[in-house]
Amino acid sequence: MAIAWSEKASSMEALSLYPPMSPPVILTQDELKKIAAYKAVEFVESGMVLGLGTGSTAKHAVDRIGELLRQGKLSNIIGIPTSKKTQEQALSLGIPLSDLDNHPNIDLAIDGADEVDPHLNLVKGRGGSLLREKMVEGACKKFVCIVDESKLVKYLGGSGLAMPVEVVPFCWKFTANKLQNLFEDSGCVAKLRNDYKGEPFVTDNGNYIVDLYLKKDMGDLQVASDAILRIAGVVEHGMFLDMATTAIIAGELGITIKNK
Ligand SMILES: O=C(CO)[C@H](O)[C@H](O)COP(=O)(O)O
Repeated sequence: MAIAWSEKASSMEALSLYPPMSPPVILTQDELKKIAAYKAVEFVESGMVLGLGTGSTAKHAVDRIGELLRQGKLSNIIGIPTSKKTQEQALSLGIPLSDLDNHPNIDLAIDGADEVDPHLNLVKGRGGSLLREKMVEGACKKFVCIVDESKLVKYLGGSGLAMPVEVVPFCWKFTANKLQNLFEDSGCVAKLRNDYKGEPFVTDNGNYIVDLYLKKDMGDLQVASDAILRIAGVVEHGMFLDMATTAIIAGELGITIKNK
């Protein structure tokens, strides 16, 4: 995806390019992700316990936090990673880490999303880390969601892409069928997610992911969420309802910050 911005600039400079000036320039989706991520890191203060998200957008935020620590512009940060991958990244950057057992109250989490609806409800987990993300982001005072504008949808599932559900491997087909039947009226197709070798994708928690593809909205999201969680075999789903306190959206006209 390419987006016109006012002039070619580094991502940090681009933060100050609103309102746009001419001539327009094209920023890539990854540059937009970086802009949203850097903007979110402006909310980070020394001494904070931080939830560290997972995915290509959150990666930029973690890199930036590492950079500011190295430069001495931030100190006494404790990071709570939402995946093994983010844990590795944070360790390589020298970010001190802990976990929810030792730090059950988190000041701020910064993470990407696959879909953001007008009420800041999210779909997450296309990267496969939805369970740890939901645990960490559920323990935060503030959860800043960072996206490029391609992630905005009218309703959850509206992108036509996957709505992930983490399930136990035991008889996953049984669980997948239950999920598909639950959303039959929305034209739901449930598929097991495979890795690049064609083997079932295994989450950090040793589970599988069943991706739901929907043709229509799911109706009342809270009702849908409760119904999914009542299926034995389901561990967690990727709908993050009423969890994000802020969304930072980088797009064609600059940055939009939406608060709950
Ligand atoms: O939920 C996630 C991982 O489980 C990611 O935040 C989500 O998939 C967005 O990823 P990206 O920033 O790479 O577009």
